[in-house]
Amino acid sequence: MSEPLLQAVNLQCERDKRILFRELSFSILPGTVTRVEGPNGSGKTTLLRMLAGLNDAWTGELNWCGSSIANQREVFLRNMLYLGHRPGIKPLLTPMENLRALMAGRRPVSDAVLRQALQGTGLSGFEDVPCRNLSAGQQRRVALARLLIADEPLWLLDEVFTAIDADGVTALEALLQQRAAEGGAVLVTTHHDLALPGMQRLTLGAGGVTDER
Ligand SMILES: Nc1ncnc2c1ncn2[C@@H]1O[C@H](COP(=O)(O)OP(=O)(O)OP(=O)(O)O)[C@@H](O)[C@H]1O
Repeated sequence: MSEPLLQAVNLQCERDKRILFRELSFSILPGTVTRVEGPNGSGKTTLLRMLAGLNDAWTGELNWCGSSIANQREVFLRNMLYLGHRPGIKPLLTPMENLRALMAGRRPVSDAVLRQALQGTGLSGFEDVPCRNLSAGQQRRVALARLLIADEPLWLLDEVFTAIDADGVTALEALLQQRAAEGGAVLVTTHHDLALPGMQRLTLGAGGVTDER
């Protein structure tokens, strides 16, 4: 059995004196898609932000490839891609400029590859239009184009199906499965009815956490 990419041990998170979850432990293996689920306010976004290093209000242990993330933050950040529940793109910039900015500090990518990624998310002809002139779904697709050029083994995706049409949902589901087949790992939150073959579920709830694997 392969070693977990990410391991969480006894995570606890409190917000406004309310415990969102406690004693949350799970392992994320390569080649898996895990849906983080639970009702509104159960802490799905909070958990993903914690894993992405964007929230420090928690206790417990997080390990990357068997060693504490605290001792190898840069390594972890290089190997993880986080897409938040907002598209996170700049409205005054074009899709090309946004995608270039999203790749900044990662690895050099040619404009041809960026254009191909945008075309791959259905944005042919919109590559050089300011994003403020795009629809909500098109703006989301700009952020999703980042996935088409991602080489990070761990993807943390928060509500990325929002505003995406049926064809886009099918394409995104296929992309997640392909990523897992290539040995990557995906944690995804969604209110969309996602049920991929072999998908794991990590369920947060008012009464605590149920790991259904
Ligand atoms: N910035 C914040 N400051 C204080 N508390 C917050 C903040 N953001 C969220 N919370 C609290 O944390 C709880 C969990 O929020 P979170 O966004 O993680 O839930 P969620 O499961 O992703 O919900 P949803 O399904 O509605 O997206 C909320 O009930 C809210 O009260």
